[in-house]
Amino acid sequence: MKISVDNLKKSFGDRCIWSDIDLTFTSDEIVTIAGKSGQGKTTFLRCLNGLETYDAGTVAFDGEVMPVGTTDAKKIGMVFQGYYLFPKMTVWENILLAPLYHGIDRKEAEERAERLMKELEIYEEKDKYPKNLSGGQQQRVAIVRACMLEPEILCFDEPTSALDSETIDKLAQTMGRLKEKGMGMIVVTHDRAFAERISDRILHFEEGRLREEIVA
Ligand SMILES: Nc1ncnc2c1ncn2[C@@H]1O[C@H](COP(=O)(O)OP(=O)(O)OP(=O)(O)O)[C@@H](O)[C@H]1O
Repeated sequence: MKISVDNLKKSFGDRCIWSDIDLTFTSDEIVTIAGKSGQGKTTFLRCLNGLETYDAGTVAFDGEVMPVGTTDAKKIGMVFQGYYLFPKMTVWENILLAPLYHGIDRKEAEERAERLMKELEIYEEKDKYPKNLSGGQQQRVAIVRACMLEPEILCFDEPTSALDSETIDKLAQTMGRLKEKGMGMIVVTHDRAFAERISDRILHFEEGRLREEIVA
């Protein structure tokens, strides 16, 4: 799977956030995006996921140009910085909501949920409510939930910001396993050490442009 971004431009009102963004992402790599606060990194992920409109340019999934503000949940997914778990649903209900909504057979969805939750060591928490989980556990639930539709590329917004170093280590291992299974990732992060550890490529937003650095 390939995401091609061509000449993308985004403004809020009169203010141009970034422009002339040209690049591709593939499902066999982990790409991190760095850059100072307010450079438009989150906005960029939201544009790729159909959650935000843009002013010019195109986003294509495997050559198919996506209408602005739309997405394909089988191709791309997102783990949000605040996780956004539904507070009145158990972990299990949070995880099954999207696949059932998308018409996946319940038995198949439950099997997939169990497998992913065991892999991320969160299965024992399945009947708890999000507020009774630690930050790292909530994040793993959010990752499982985002993986349930098996997107080919998963985006993460600041995944390490609320985690201690041991949990960051586990997250890096999880990402490595997801990559081995053929999932690509686009990761916005301020954490340079984490970026260097997980990335095939590092991109920087700087003054409205996105430039690339090659990881040795
Ligand atoms: N809905 C919106 N309406 C108006 N301005 C917005 C909106 N969303 C974001 N912005 C502005 O766009 C700019 C980029 O925001 P964004 O959150 O994408 O940056 P970021 O690089 O992810 O920042 P951070 O690292 O602090 O999370 C900021 O100046 C922000 O205030």
